[in-house]
Amino acid sequence: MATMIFVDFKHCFIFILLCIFSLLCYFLFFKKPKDIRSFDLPPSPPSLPIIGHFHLFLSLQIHKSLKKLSSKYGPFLHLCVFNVPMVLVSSASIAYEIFKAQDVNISTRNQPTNEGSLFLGSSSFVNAPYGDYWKFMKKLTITKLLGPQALERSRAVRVDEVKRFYSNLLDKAMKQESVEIVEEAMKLTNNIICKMIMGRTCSEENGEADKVRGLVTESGRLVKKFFLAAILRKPLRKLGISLFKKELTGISYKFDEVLEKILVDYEEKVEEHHQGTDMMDVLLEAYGDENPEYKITRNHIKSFFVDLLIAGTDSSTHTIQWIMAEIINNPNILERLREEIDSVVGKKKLIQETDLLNLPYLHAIVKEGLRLHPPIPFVIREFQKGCKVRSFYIPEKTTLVVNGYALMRDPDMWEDPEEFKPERFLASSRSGQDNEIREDVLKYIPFGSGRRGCPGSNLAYVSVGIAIGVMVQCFDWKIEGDKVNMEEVPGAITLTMAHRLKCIPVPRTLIPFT
Ligand code: HEM
Repeated sequence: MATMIFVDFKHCFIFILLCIFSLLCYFLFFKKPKDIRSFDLPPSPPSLPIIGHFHLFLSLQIHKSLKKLSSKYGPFLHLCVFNVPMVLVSSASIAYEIFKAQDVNISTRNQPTNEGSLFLGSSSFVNAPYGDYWKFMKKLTITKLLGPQALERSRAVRVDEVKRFYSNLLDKAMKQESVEIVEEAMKLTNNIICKMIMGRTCSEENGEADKVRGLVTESGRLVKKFFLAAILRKPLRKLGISLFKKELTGISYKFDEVLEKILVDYEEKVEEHHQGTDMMDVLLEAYGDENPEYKITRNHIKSFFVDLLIAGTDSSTHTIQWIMAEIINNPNILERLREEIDSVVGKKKLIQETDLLNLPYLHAIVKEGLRLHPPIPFVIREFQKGCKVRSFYIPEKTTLVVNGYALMRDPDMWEDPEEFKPERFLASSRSGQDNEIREDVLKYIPFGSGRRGCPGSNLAYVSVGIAIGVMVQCFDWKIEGDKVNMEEVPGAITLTMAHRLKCIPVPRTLIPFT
């Protein structure tokens, strides 16, 4: 009798545990948010039990598979990953409506964060919710660092780096060595950003520069995997799982080591170079201020530098590589660009940043490169409040995914969308379309849009434009085989070339150094 009671009790206990577990699963994965059940949501493609549309995000080239999905089911879709609601936008007109009417509502990313980490942590600017901290830093970023006037003030800082870029290429050319474009481009963009934010480049002598570039590359690789983490963040958060925690903490620790040293060095020599103009000066002043507009911490400063190093370096570097590959594969474009540079700049002086304004074809090439190969193909945000878009209701906390890749290759918006045709961005080919409807603006979104759009777009146009300008003005480029292989890295969320572009520079004009 006693044994029977014991067995029943055991079964009962297991039964209760099962019930609790099932309930937990139901609330985590199946229960739809209240809003979703009673409103007209955008159309939804067929889904699978339990996982919903999760399988659609497992493709090796998510930007392409989501583009295909939109071609089949429409440009405005409602998806569910487990029980996490999401809308996928693949048309310029819907993106325009959302950014126009809901800009503040979608100005938070709500990406997964790793508490205390400098990289994608709670002090990050890129990850910060739309609020006082973000507004304070955005104002500083535009007025002191990345806005048009700030860029004009820091122009001299970039001149030396462009010369150094040319001299490194020339050195390789003289030795008839091949160049990995990504490597040289990374040195240029990284040095420019370091100098602009910290007043100096990282030292090549003591390995500091290599360390920072290595960390940026490592972080870039991690960011590539981040899309899934962003999509799955809510169920994972409920289960207490933090993806990539170990990697994030490791990278953050290494960044902290380098940046803390740079900060301390800077503070020690502050009297020497203090002019109050450098971004570092401005941030240290805000940090030490007893009565600041917003009280920032030391972690905010370091985290902000990590954000800028990662957001600014990797994307510009890969853009330079894609564009060079397109130029090498299209000799007519190379010739036309060269003619433009020779006629505006000449062959005796190195192209300067100030020449860029007079080189519309070069600018069109950069724009076209970003259209076909946007390094960040998605804009990911979150609707903070429920709202109506067209005749549909979007519940609060719905993730917004705008597929920029699809928008920028939309055959309804672009002629020959798969072709590399810089002419499309020249004013002369746009005549007759000047009264373009405003929503057309959002058919081109390599830098995102709205108040959370990229604040570095002006700097990116300058760095990419000048790098391409130098390479085309000063060298011919020999590659192995006839054409550069343009395959994309599979499984990556940022668009990068699967095979690094390696080529030998042959000096075309020898520009004297001044
Ligand atoms: C070719 C180069 C670049 C591309 C394609 C690019 C693209 C983007 C995109 C798509 C976003 C997200 C925008 C959105 O959510 O609407 C972004 C955000 C951001 N980018 Fe860039 N970017 C580039 C260069 C830079 C540079 C040079 C910097 C600064 C040094 C920079 C700093 C940032 C920052 C700080 C954010 C976050 C802004 C915020 O959350 O308010 N980017 N970028």
